[in-house]
Amino acid sequence: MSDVAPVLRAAGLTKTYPSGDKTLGVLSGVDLAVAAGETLSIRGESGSGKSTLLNLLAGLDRPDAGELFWGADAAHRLSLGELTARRGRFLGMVFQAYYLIPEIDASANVLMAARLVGRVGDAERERASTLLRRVGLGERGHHLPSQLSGGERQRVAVARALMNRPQVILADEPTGNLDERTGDEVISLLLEVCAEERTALVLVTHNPAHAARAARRFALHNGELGAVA
Ligand SMILES: Nc1ncnc2c1ncn2[C@@H]1O[C@H](COP(=O)(O)OP(=O)(O)OP(=O)(O)O)[C@@H](O)[C@H]1O
Repeated sequence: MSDVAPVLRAAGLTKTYPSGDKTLGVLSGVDLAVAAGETLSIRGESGSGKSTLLNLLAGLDRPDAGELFWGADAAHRLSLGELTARRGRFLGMVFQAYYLIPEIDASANVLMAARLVGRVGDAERERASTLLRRVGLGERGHHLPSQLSGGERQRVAVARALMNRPQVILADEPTGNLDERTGDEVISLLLEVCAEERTALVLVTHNPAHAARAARRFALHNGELGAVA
């Protein structure tokens, strides 16, 4: 971590789920601070709580206890409605399953991020086409997701995640549906564009080689997040 104030900070995040008449402890006091433009990876066995942690950081779910700061904002004090209103500008997300809207083309999918937070004008259209060119899909903006390969769909999702110039991108197994070479290319692209845009990246991955490419590396084990070499 640098001296710069973190763009994303979590302290003591704790999460349990009800499991029959018992309680399943998933996260037991996770601390994390991400600086502007920093890249960070999180590994962990299946079921260790990686997606749970990412969902808490994204404000998609609530911790049982702990604090979450989006920049200087105490996100843990915001309602789910307020979190939704702010999320679209503060962070971008990339998921294993792409989650593109099938009925609209690649360009409209990227622009959807802007549409959700405000009006779409020339500046937004220009940004979307610049991003599509940047991810290597300058000629594919009018193609529907079904007309794109998995790797191309994930590139659209990367462009969409960056559309509103977020402070942070949270990526949950972004290569999980891709073959090895395509996955490597998507990770390279993600790292490059985040560096260019000075967007921090939190990458959850099973892939040790991908995890190793982040500047700081962590693993979740027994509900705790620890630094790894
Ligand atoms: N809504 C829920 N209700 C009850 N249990 C849940 C819920 N969501 C997740 N869990 C449980 O919490 C634990 C952590 O799940 P999570 O999806 O965060 O793990 P993960 O590390 O992302 O796993 P994977 O690598 O397989 O995606 C698992 O045991 C899971 O079954």
